[in-house]
Amino acid sequence: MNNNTIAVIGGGSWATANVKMLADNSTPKDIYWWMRDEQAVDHLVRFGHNPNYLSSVHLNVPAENISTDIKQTIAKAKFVLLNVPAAFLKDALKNITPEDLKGKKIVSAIKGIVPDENLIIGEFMNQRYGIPFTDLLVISGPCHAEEVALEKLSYLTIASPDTDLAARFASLINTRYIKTVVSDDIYGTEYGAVLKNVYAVASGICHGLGYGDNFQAVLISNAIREMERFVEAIHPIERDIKESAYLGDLMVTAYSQFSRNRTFGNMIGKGYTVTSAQLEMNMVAEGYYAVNCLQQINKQYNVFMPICEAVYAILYQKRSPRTEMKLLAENLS
Ligand SMILES: NC(=O)c1ccc[n+]([C@@H]2O[C@H](COP(=O)([O-])OP(=O)(O)OC[C@H]3O[C@@H](n4cnc5c(N)ncnc54)[C@H](O)[C@@H]3O)[C@@H](O)[C@H]2O)c1
Ligand SMILES: O=P(O)(O)OC[C@H](O)CO
Repeated sequence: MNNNTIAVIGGGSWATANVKMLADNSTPKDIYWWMRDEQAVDHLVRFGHNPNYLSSVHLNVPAENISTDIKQTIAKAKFVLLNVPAAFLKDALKNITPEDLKGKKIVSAIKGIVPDENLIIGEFMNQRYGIPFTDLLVISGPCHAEEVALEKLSYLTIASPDTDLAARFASLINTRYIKTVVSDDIYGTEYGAVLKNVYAVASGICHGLGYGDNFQAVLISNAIREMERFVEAIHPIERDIKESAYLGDLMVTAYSQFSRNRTFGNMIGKGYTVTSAQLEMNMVAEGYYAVNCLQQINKQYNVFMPICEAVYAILYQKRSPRTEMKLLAENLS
């Protein structure tokens, strides 16, 4: 099998953006693409673009490489790039066995926690499928699929305990508009990405409630300190929380018009219920699922996390967004 063979798993905006980066990168490679939606596959094969996400992007993938058969798609590739929201990962992989993934390099582009298991993707793939940590990679950083579609200059962090492997994968997605940074902090990179989604929900709630830029800046300043406390408790290594994979990702998601999590939070702040906000979006706000998992995980660590707790109280305990944010504001500095 050619070493530069990649199976992209997922049919949403980020999977579509990842396919574009891989296809635009000049290193020869074979891209295989799995998505569950048969109509989307038919449309892609006929017209060369995803009808549901980033539909203006032409995707240069041979028709025979796009499939709804996940087992076959994975069998053909050395790298398996996971890109379905964490809440649906178990379902997407339900027919996949550890044998199917033996010897593969697993790249997670997911920024979420597997519900019920309360595991980040790397841990889940290690525990459920026996993937060694040295075969795990994470793609993260401040990067919205919508800006990839527009070829706006963006930076991605590729993290793996095997930094040579991370560099090798980075060489498959670098383009004129994508720069890459290599890191060995797989835990911090994954947890940082999960947490920033929750902070973006908080940012959206505050915006929906009418708080201004001054307060948002204080919220985000407190959010990065909360993130630092948590990742330090989970995986204490030397890291600079101001790097793009942590602070950069938090900022893009908390301030951007493209952010799913901020949009979701904004609706909650404006008075939508969780269900109605979710129905309104054709996209998934990972922060909604993640805050519930984080609440469970933090029982073990007892980190002071007032922002996560406020978001949890609003989304899962039906507390008033206005009251919770007022209480939170008293805890910020
Ligand atoms: N969109 C981005 O800019 C971006 C950037 C970096 C990372 N990510 C991460 O990529 C992952 C995928 O998110 P996305 O933004 O591509 O998603 P999206 O919101 O664009 O699309 C939703 C995806 O969820 C799938 N889905 C919805 N309901 C489902 C169900 N019941 N069962 C199975 N699948 C279902 C859809 O098919 C689609 O693939 C997330 O972890 C996200 O945090 C996204
Ligand atoms: O900003 P969101 O909520 O759409 O999340 C997308 C990415 O994680 C941004 O890097």
